[in-house]
Amino acid sequence: MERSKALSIVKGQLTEHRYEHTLGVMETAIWLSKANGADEKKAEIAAIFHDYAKFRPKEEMRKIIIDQGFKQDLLGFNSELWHAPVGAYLVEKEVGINDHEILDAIRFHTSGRKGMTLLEKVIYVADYIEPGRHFPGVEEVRELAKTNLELALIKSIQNTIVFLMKKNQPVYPDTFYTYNDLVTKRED
Ligand SMILES: Nc1ncnc2c1ncn2[C@@H]1O[C@H](COP(=O)(O)OP(=O)(O)O)[C@@H](O)[C@H]1O
Ligand SMILES: [Fe+2]
Repeated sequence: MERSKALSIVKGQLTEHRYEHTLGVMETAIWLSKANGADEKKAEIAAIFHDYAKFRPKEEMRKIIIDQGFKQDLLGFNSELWHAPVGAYLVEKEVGINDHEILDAIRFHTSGRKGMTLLEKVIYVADYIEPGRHFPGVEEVRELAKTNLELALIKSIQNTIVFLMKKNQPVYPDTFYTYNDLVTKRED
């Protein structure tokens, strides 16, 4: 799909602020793809649609998770996690995108998962560091991403877990599995 068409579709789903964020994720995902040998076109489309379901009503998302048999444990955690798998589902159903690599990059952009693909890593990190993001620790991850996508991903996942824990918030366990998988595979 052409970038302009994809952007016009997603614009109707998002607030102005979230659309600006999406443009930042798109640009960042393209440069991360170039730097790491990922598929630039898939990264562009996954980035454009990653937050497609962000503003869907909670009850609509809950129903999709139940009816489609997605991981039911999601329902016991922050509903902020739901827009990722629901987005993958709706982007296929409503937009007609059926590339599984793109859909998985959308599906896992919030929680991560054990065994993330290169495209999933690109989208996760791009979402974290796009130029519109301003929070403690983001600059360190931006610096890491210039030379090492894997280390940038580990740091962003650590930050997310620590951020939630500092607020005494529950942490969806797949994010721990993602972290353990990434640090176990490393040799240094
Ligand atoms: N493992 C987790 N458990 C609970 N909440 C999480 C987890 N990982 C991320 N979140 C929360 O989900 C929210 C949405 O994350 P994300 O999709 O990455 O960003 P965005 O707000 O740009 O859509 C964030 O508030 C984040 O803190
Ligand atoms: Fe998101």
